[in-house]
Parts: sequence; C-alpha cells; structure tokens
Amino acid sequence: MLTRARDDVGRPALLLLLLLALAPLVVTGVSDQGILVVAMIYAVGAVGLDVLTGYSGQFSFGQFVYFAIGAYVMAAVRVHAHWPWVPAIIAGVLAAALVAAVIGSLFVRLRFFGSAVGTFFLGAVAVDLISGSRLSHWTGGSNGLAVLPVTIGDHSLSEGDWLYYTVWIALALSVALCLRYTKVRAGMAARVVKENEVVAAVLGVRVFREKVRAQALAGAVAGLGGCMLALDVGYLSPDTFGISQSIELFAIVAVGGTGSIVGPVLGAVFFFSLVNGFASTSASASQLLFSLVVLAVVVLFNRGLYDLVEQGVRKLLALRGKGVPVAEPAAGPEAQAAPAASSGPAAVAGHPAPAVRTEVRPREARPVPQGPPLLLLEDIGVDFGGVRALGGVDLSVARGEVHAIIGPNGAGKTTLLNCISGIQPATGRVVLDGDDVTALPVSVRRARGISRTFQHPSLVADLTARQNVEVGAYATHDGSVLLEMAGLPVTRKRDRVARERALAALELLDFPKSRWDVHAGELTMGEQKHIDIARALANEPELLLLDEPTAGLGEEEIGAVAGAIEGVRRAGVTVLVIAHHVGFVRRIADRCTVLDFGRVLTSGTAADVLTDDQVVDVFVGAGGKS
Ligand SMILES: Nc1ncnc2c1ncn2[C@@H]1O[C@H](COP(=O)(O)OP(=O)(O)OP(=O)(O)O)[C@@H](O)[C@H]1O
Repeated sequence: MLTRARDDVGRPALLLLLLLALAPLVVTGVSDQGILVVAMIYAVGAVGLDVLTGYSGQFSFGQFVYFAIGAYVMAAVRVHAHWPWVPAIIAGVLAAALVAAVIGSLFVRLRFFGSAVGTFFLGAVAVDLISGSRLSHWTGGSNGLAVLPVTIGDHSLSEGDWLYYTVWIALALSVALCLRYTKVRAGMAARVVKENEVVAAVLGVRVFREKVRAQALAGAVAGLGGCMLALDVGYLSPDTFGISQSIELFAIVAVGGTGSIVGPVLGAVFFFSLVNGFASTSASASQLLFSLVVLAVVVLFNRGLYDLVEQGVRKLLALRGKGVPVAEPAAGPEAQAAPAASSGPAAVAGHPAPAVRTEVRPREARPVPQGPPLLLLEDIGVDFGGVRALGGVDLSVARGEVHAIIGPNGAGKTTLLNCISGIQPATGRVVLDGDDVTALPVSVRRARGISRTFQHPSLVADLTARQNVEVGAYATHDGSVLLEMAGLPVTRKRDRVARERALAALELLDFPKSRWDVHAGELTMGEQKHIDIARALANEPELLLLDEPTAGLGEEEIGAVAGAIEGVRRAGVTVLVIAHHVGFVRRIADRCTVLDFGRVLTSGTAADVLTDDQVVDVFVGAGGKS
C-alpha cells in the first residue's frame, strides 16, 4: 500500500511557486538558472506521476514516453504542418493524454509487477518508434528533429528569463491542474479507489474509468513537461528520452514526498541541485556521492522532504505559541483499518465520541414490520473451490425492518452480503422490491437502492469525515472530469446536492459537528464506523447492508452505533446487519436469521431466536456476548 495523500497543500504549493518565481533575483548565474529550468521541467512530470501514484494508487514506468510524445508532437506539427507554437503545445499535451488514456486502459487492471513490466516495455516500443524508420518522416528517426524557435516579439522562449518563466508557467499550470483534480469529485473518487477498489465500486465509483482518467491527467502533464524540454534543448533525438527519466521521476517523487503535489516540486529542485553540486567532482565520485545522498534522504526521511519541512514549520509555529499542534500522521490506511485498541470517548483526548444515547439494552417490544418483502433471497448458493460458503439460503426482509444476521465465524454472513450487493456472483435469486436484480452489476444495484458498509471502513485518511461521506453521496459518478475541474454550474449543482446529502446523513447519525472536518485518519474506530455508515446512507438507499458495524468497538461505542441504526430505521431505511454482539442484536433487531455452515439454522423475531436453545449453542457458545 502506498503512503497517504494530502489534501491541504494549496498554500505551500503557492509559496514554493512564488519562491521559484523570485529565484532568478538571487540565482543569477546562467548555468544555475539552467539547473532550475531542468528541475522545473522534471517537476512538471513528477507532479503528474504523483497524481498517478500518490492519489490514485497506480504505477507506471512510462512517464518518459509521454514526455517524448509531448515534445515530438509539438516539434513535428511546427516543422511539418507549420502550426503556431501555442496550438502545437496543446497538440503535444493532448496527444500525450490520449496515448496515456489508451495505454492506461490496457494496464489499469494489472497489479504492481504487471504495470512495471508493461510500462517498461511500452518505453522500449516508444524508443524504437522514435528512432526507427516507421515514423522517421515525422520524428527524423536517428537524425533527430529540430525544434523551431518560439518567440514573442523579439524574445526567444528557448533561452534566458523568457525560457525560465515559460517553464515556470507550465509548472504553475500543472500544479494548479493537479491540485484542482484532487479537490473535485473525480479526484476524491480516485483516492477511494486507491484505498480499496471494492469499496469504491460499492460507492458507485467506476473504478476503471477513474484510473484511466488519472492516467490521462498524468500523461497530459508529462506531455507539457516534454514540450518544455523541447523548448529547452532545441533539438530532439532518440537519446533525448529514456527509461532513466522515468526512474528519475520516481526518485524525485520519493525524495519530495508521495501524495503531496508540492513534494515532487521540492524533490525536483533538491534532486537537480544535488546533481549540479556534485558535477564538479570526478564522474565516478559524483555518481557515488549523489546516489548515497539520495539513498540517505529516502531512507531517513521516508515521508519525503515536504513532510520534513512541514513538521519543521509546525514545530516552529508551536514554539512561537501559535497553537498549531505538531500532528504525527497516522501510519497509513492499515492503521485506520485495524480495530482501535482503546475506543470510546477517551480514545481521542478532548474530542467527544459520537453521542451515546443509551447503553446497549433490549428495546421495548414493538410490532415487527409486515407487508411485502423489500428483499427476497431464494436459494442463494456460493462455492469457493471446495468450500460451500452458502448452501441454498432463503431470506425475506420486510420494508422498514432491522434484520440481524448472526452466526459463528465462517458461517457465510459476509458472503451473503456480498451476494446481495453484487460483489459476489451466486446461484439463486436476489429480488429487490419485486424486481430480480440477480444479474445486475454492483453499480446498478446501488442505483436501485442497495448500499453497504464493510467490516473495515476503508476511509480515505486525508479526507475529512465530511468529505468521505460526500464521496458516497453522488447518485452517480458519471460525467466529465474536465467540466468538474472547470467548476461549471451543472457540476457545482451536483456537488451541492452531494454536500447536502452528506450533511443530512451526518445529522441523521448524530455525528458531532466538531468532528465533521477532522481527517478520517484521526478519527477513533467508532467514529470511522459511523462515517462508513453515513457514507452508505448518503446515497439515500432503500436497503442498508451493514457488515459487523460493532466489530472492534467498546460497549459505549456499540451503544452509539445502535443509536445510529435506530435513527436510520426511523428514517424509513430497511437495515440488514451482521452482528456478533447479542445485546446489540436484542436492542436493534426486529427479526433475526441465524446462519451456520452456509445454511439458515433458524429465522424469526429477535426475542424468539435469541432464546432458542439451538441458537444459544451455536452462537453464544461460539463466542457471542450476552
Ligand atoms: N474469497 C474467498 N475465497 C475462498 N473462500 C472464501 C472466500 N471468502 C470466504 N470464504 C470462505 O467462505 C466461508 C464463509 O466466509 P464468510 O466470510 O462469509 O463467513 P462469515 O460468517 O462472514 O465469517 P466472519 O464472522 O468470520 O466474518 C468461510 O469458510 C471462508 O473461509
């Protein structure tokens, strides 16, 4: 799993860009400015790579190919088609984005090694195409291709201050574009994809599409970097581009800090300053020293230079009494997925846990909802190789009821929820509100009103509680990412609706307002479970499936979750919940079904089932708490 991705880097990015804009006042030497130009060109590519790895969780060795495509297309349309330079750069950027989208769509299903090998050989193909005879009419083959001079008035954009500020503008544009992407729906959805693809799919996110979008954005940005490289070097040949550039981009992102946008810019400046610093020593010593320093930075500051700078600034501000706490970020997604050792109000000093309405105790008897079932399962069967996880399960859940599924470990409870939400193919029939949804994919079932949570919440650590819920609040994740990034009224309206739905879900669950804008990585496990429920609820479902919402929680937090489910029930949402805690089941459930070895042992009112001797043997005897 990759490191966290940050959400609060707008101001640091602006500051760093300002410093780079002012740098020529201090860095006056031609060769020193040249180093900064190269650093900014690579920073453009690295920022795109950071979106790909740090924010969407993908991997690619192919970024140098998009550098090359941007550069060659820009140069070729100027030489061969006599295009003005601005449309030529746009053509270079679009061509790189298009190829990245096409190539990306081939590779997104591959995991780490597949992507590494695939993108590596993609690079070999690209180098062959550039240097070979097939495209030599356009690329000049091994003879190379001259980059026609680009001028504004009498000023050449290929040298001096004009080159510097042209590249600076390209970098500022790339940073702004990538930051904007991380803020819009598509960017937030990509971050859920990085966290957990199955969870993302259940939230209605088109996993494949969001991954390809991130690939295209990274490709476009690298293409822009390539255009700037073309301006800088003035002549393109097969030697201008190579796999080493992709490796350097990875080093820059690692040194600067993955998932921070601003880190790679810092990393690029550091990286090329270092290259320059050792340039005067003998070639072999320079290579050795350079490698050792990069190694030391990566090992000692494994969260990257940006994190180091940020922590330093926080400490300074804290020392000066500005009251900015020195926050130690959680270790990562694994940390939040693990059950909290200590839960309850004291788990985060000074922050109230979700309101605990009452302790877990049986509620007063009320009539069990009757009427036609909202959910009907007929003969549901699932085999995992030789393991019969579900062996013909029938179940009926009435509209408006809270129905608990209980049973020992391995009984098939989660598999049953997976069958209902569409994650797990099964034999038999799943009928929702009279319609057979058995053949429908996850996204369509969600649109028909089925939402769910998972045993481990898989929230995005660096999004706030409220933002995490917002991702689940979009009725659909379709639509153009370009329109979203442009902030057009139609997408703003959609965002507003999602925000309102998210707030309604948070209010329904009584989640304390003071915790709405806290990063999910800093929430207690009980709070994360609440946010997970709110995220599923934000889509205004008919049927809410909850997979062990009390797992890993203490008594008080279990009471809070029970209170939340009662709120959900009052809002008219039907709930099917897996639970191990007998007191919790007694309090919230109208009816109860017991699974054992993939079969229904018994089903009935919670009061009857929980006093059934057979159930007590299987369930309570197997570790349930009374
Ligand atoms: N992807 C899978 N591949 C192979 N076997 C699986 C898979 N998922 C579940 N199983 C097996 O299917 C059976 C039912 O598993 P399931 O997770 O549904 O049980 P459960 O009742 O939810 O258990 P728990 O309370 O421990 O979560 C178990 O024997 C489990 O090992």
